[in-house]
Amino acid sequence: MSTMKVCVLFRPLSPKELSEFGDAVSVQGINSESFIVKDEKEQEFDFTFDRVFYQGSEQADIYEFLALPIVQGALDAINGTIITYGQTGAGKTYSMEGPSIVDCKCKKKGLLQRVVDGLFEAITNSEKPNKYTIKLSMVEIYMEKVRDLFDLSKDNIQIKESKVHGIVLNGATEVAISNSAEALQSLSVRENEMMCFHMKHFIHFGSDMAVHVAEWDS
Ligand SMILES: Nc1ncnc2c1ncn2[C@@H]1O[C@H](COP(=O)(O)OP(=O)(O)OP(=O)(O)O)[C@@H](O)[C@H]1O
Repeated sequence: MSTMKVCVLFRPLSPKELSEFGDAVSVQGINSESFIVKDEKEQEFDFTFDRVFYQGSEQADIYEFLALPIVQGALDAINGTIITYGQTGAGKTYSMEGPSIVDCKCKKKGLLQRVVDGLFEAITNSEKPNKYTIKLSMVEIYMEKVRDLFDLSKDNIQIKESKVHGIVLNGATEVAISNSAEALQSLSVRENEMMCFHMKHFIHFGSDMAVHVAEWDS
């Protein structure tokens, strides 16, 4: 089985897009893995992914398919990463955070909140909850340098590969967190320190149960 899953999400068209291109957007779903796009010359292109999330898909379904296996793997010290990728306005922030990191209605919660909740829930339900600690790092890759958003004096963190821990952010601040609310509050405050406006996002689970949340400019 592949260790990587690639999914695509169609977000709803904005009112502006609907009025400008509504009729010209031609996507025909085949099934939950494939769809056809027709261009302006009526030429058809078909695409296949591990899963296609069509317009109206629930954030919960995306979490369950994409992120839950990674959360469960993290308890067995399996590294995992979730990346959103797309052009500006594609829906990366919404997919990761929903309308807001904190203070967000349950149904619209993004992957970030669900992953943090999922980790704490999985630990609580595990046989030895005391053997785990969750640490949070948050960095931004800006102008090809990695900045530590918990300690802005660290503005050139080196990315290293260790045999034991895999990819590590050498010297990045790690903050121990004890519950979801604390983690999300911390993430939402640190987000204000970011310098770039156009970002892609990833969440990385290290084998030491660190959750690294990083963003970089496109
Ligand atoms: N699944 C969705 N359901 C409803 N609205 C969505 C969805 N995804 C995105 N949107 C809306 O589309 C707009 C653009 O989304 P978003 O800000 O997440 O894009 P982005 O890829 O992060 O853009 P940028 O790279 O410019 O930061 C926002 O108004 C957001 O609320």
